[in-house]
Amino acid sequence: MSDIGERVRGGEARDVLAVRAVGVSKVYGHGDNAVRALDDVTVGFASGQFTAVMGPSGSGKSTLLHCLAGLDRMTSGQIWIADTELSGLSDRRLTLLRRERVGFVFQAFNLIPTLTAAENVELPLAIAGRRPERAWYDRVIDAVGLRGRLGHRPAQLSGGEQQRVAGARALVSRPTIIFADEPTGNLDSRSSAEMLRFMRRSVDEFGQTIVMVTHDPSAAAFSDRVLFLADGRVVDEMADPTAEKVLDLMKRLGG
Ligand SMILES: Nc1ncnc2c1ncn2[C@@H]1O[C@H](COP(=O)(O)OP(=O)(O)OP(=O)(O)O)[C@@H](O)[C@H]1O
Repeated sequence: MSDIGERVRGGEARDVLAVRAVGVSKVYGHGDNAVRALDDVTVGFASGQFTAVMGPSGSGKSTLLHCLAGLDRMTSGQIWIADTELSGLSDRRLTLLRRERVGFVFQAFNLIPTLTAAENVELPLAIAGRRPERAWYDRVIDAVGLRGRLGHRPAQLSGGEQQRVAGARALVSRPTIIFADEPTGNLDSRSSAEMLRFMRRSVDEFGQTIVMVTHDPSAAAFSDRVLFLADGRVVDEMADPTAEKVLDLMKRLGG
């Protein structure tokens, strides 16, 4: 078992890990058509850390993110978000947990076109019957650099601005963890850099925990740690990545 396996399984892990997965497998389909998208994955995500998940197409990155976030059910294993274990939850409890604890940023920005930027940011809280805490809301809006755009609808915003609205929407409810699935995949390099700086800042200044799937070594370089997946398994990890080191490891892993 790896060090991380021991740490994740150990009791003290609960205090430092925002989210942990132990022995998680996910099989799609049955019989001859079965695909083992995740194969006995044990991994932990420390509070206040920014993790990038990389690996070749089909290696299981999105499946891992969806299982960790409670968007998809694992076939076997256990996942904890803070101290709540997901596999035992009903669909309703899982939905509530996601609403309370998890933020999402997707490649397609997933904003509501008829709502303003401000209304989009406040929507998850409104659904949960909560109001934004004003001082925190102001800090998030300033961090994301959208103060002058709050009354605009998504169609009146650039792709980069729309994604930062999505980032603010994820952050404003102070979730235990934010999952970002290729958040810069639809952005030009300047907007990507702005989004990544915003994510970095939310980790450094607000202590946010973020897990981001990316194919881009220069995006991964904004993280604290990179996990490498292949064939549904975690095959390597790197602390304090640079784009060059990530690219080197990708070449060595044959990704
Ligand atoms: N709903 C599904 N039904 C059947 N097979 C699926 C489903 N979703 C994913 N898979 C399969 O599971 C494996 C892992 O897919 P996943 O999307 O997690 O990979 P990925 O690393 O995110 O890939 P990409 O980089 O191309 O997005 C692949 O073989 C994929 O075809």
